[in-house]
Amino acid sequence: MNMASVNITEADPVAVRPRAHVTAEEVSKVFTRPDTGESFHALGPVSFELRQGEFFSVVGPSGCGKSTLLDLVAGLSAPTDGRIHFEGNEVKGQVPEGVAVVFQEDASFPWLNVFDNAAFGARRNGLPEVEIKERVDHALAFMGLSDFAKSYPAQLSGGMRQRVCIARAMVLRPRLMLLDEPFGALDQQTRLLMGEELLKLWRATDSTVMLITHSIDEAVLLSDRIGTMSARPGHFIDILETGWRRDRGSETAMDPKYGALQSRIWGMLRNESLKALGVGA
Ligand SMILES: Nc1ncnc2c1ncn2[C@@H]1O[C@H](COP(=O)(O)OP(=O)(O)OP(=O)(O)O)[C@@H](O)[C@H]1O
Repeated sequence: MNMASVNITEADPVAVRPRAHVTAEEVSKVFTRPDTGESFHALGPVSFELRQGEFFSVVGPSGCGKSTLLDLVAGLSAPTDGRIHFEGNEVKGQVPEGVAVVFQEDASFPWLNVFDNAAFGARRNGLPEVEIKERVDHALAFMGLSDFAKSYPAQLSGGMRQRVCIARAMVLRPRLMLLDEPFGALDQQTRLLMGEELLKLWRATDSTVMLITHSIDEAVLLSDRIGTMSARPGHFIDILETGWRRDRGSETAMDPKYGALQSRIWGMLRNESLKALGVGA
């Protein structure tokens, strides 16, 4: 199939529509280096929206500010300029109720068993123990971990430990899930399977998902929209709609549009990565 004939819809990165779940307006982050006191412009200004219930992935060259952006949306850090809103309320200073974050590094607590790891956030939020048990049992069953409820992280594989972290987020019944390269430390097969689990979870919960990933394949397979960022200080240079059905699976890789989306994103990412490496496109 001729790639040029494949229709890829371009989305407007700045328009704020009524069904926006998260909006970021002209957001930037400047860090002050503690050693030298120098300012370091890490991100933006960047404007975008996350639509209610969509699966949105972010790709971009190394160091462009992807994790910084996710931290800002999560309320883990405050923007230097601009504003972020979640469900109409400005995000500042703390993770809003209804938001869960999953990081790349194994964030399971080695001294807690799988059940207690999954229950951790819900207990901290003061949910009644009966409800916690019901939610944790459901999350562990969903993640295929029911038989390991009494196991400790050291007895699990890396993929299982990451499933525990996703189960912990799931127990919070988040309306927005923010995932920072959650499968980056896993082997390719486990990574693919975890992507499928994440899609199932997204469908089952109706939550909005923002996924930071280094994998173009992962972004194209999983997402409704894919935002490609420029070299640092990052902003979105392109936001694409994949047009996949909600009940998609690995068969999307066979769709002729799959290759077109991959090549388009790689073309942009290559240029930006060369800029980031300082070698020019
Ligand atoms: N707390 C901080 N203080 C100073 N600089 C920081 C801080 N956090 C991040 N940076 C810098 O900001 C830039 C963006 O970092 P960030 O981790 O957001 O990039 P990234 O796109 O997620 O990178 P990667 O793809 O390599 O994980 C980097 O140059 C990083 O060194």
